Amino acid sequence: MVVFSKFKNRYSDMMLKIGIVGCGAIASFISKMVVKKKINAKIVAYYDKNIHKAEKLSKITNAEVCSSVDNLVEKDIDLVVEAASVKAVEEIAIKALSNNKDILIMSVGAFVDKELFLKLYNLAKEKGRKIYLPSGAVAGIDAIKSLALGKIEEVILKTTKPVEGLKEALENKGVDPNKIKEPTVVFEGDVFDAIKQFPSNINVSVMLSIASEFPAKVVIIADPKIKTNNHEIFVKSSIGTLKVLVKNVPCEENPKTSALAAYSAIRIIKDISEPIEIGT
Ligand SMILES: NC(=O)C1=CN([C@@H]2O[C@H](COP(=O)(O)OP(=O)(O)OC[C@H]3O[C@@H](n4cnc5c(N)ncnc54)[C@H](O)[C@@H]3O)[C@@H](O)[C@H]2O)C=CC1
Ligand SMILES: O=C([O-])CC(=O)C(=O)O
Repeated sequence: MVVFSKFKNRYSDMMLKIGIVGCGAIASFISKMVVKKKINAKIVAYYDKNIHKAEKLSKITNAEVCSSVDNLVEKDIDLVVEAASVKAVEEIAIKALSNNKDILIMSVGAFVDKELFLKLYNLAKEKGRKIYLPSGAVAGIDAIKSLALGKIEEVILKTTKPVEGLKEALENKGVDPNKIKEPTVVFEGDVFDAIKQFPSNINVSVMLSIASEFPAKVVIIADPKIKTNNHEIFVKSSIGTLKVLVKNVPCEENPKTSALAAYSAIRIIKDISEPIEIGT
């Protein structure tokens, strides 16, 4: 709504300084939105274990390329964005929070480890910093958080992705993706095994479990015919039931990742720097 966006812009005067760790598909989306001035933020620094990826984004935003996570968290930054991998979360988050930075975590799958969750929770509390977990590639997190205030009885996630997006994880499981000629269930189990076997594909299952405070049942289907990453969510609770389906366009740079995931990070960054919060 034009009138409303004008109203909001009058108040959005806080320029958020960002450092990004992991310069792949999501970082690339964020960088382009910053350059287009769609969000009131400035990217100050990048770090990627592959320096060429950081250099590529630095050409777009002129941000500094750092030599390590330590180097990045020492910069004048308000928010560190983790867009690297589940394995990388612990180091990045601890260093960011210890250096008094807020952190936005994309690889939410790391929080399947309860000890890590508590460690970061306590560190953020001690330092007076925030950990932001975007809804990522799914919808309905707002309502699910509210449903969790009642009694949750069941949480199910059915994810269907093109075979291409699941290729790496399938190969790691010893499954030949080229042999999949029709929709095939490639995983059925709990959230803990799901993220272990598909660490770059099913962060959303951990997000759902955190939001609902209930371990999700997960089904993953590889479909050679579809073009979108589909996530169907079912939550049953004493407050009501919820069914949500999203059909996401995958990122060109990384077909495992849905564009919605990147936009959800961008949306959080935008919300942080504005005085009004919309939704739950
Ligand atoms: N929460 C959600 O809904 C979603 C989460 N994700 C997760 O977000 C993360 C980023 O996604 P994309 O940008 O699509 O990945 P990507 O694979 O396109 O880029 C990741 C980048 O991080 C770098 N990297 C990996 N480990 C690193 C480390 N330890 N230190 C520094 N750099 C490191 C890689 O070199 C690569 O350039 C992934 O973990 C992905 O699984 C992706 C989609 C949805
Ligand atoms: O982007 C998606 O559709 C979901 C995804 O990769 C993840 O949750 O890790």
